[in-house]
Amino acid sequence: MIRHVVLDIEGTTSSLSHVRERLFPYSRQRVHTWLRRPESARIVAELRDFLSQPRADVRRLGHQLVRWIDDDVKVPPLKTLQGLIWQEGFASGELTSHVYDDVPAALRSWREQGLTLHVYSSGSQLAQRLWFRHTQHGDLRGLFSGNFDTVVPGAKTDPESYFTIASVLEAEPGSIVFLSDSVPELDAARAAGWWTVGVRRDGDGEPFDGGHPWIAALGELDLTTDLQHALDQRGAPVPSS
Ligand SMILES: CSCCC(=O)C(=O)COP(=O)(O)O
Ligand SMILES: [Mg+2]
Repeated sequence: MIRHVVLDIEGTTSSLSHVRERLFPYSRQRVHTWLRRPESARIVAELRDFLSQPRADVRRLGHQLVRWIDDDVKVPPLKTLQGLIWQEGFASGELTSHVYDDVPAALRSWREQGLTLHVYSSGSQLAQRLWFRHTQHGDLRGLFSGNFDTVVPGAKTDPESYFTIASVLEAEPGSIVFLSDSVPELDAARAAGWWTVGVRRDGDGEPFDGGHPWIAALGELDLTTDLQHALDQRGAPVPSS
């Protein structure tokens, strides 16, 4: 029986293009200045460590960050820095978030059924909280019981991350369902014994398969009946270890 829902953000609860066309450029324009701020010292150290370049100068690190933003590479120090940069954008009103219209009702209904909701996104936990605070549907943070990112528990494509989340939730892997637009992420969750549902929003390209059931909006998912039935047809998930 499913007791926990874990949700991706970009491409799942929220518009992929809003993230890529508004948030990413906002951080891209500001990374060079931000790296020179005193509060970025720890991120600079993490970047040098990540790149195994202990003496890399800040200008070079800035160029690397811009390349990662352009290629949408989910590197933890970049994601941490983006969260700090976006914090200013949300505070000034220059940035807003986006949550699809079907999402608040679906989340509320799952909560009313007694399920717990968590976010697992490559955006930092700070970025996630800002995101759900500033939606066009109001502040949705109260619907979630917690947040996970690429720092804790780690990469979304690593099954180990999903084992870690299950242990933090003190839940059986088979009691958790993960919703994401990314097949490698869904594969990793399934390898850890979770249920998986792919989300493919209109305009985000052709649906994939990868052996996962797919939906176009969260309202399509009835976690008490439909999903359980659809997933039962697929067979029970098999933990990889
Ligand atoms: C609102 S969090 C910022 C989005 C972001 O930086 C990102 O990389 C989204 O990745 P996701 O794992 O949610 O697809
Ligand atoms: Mg995503």
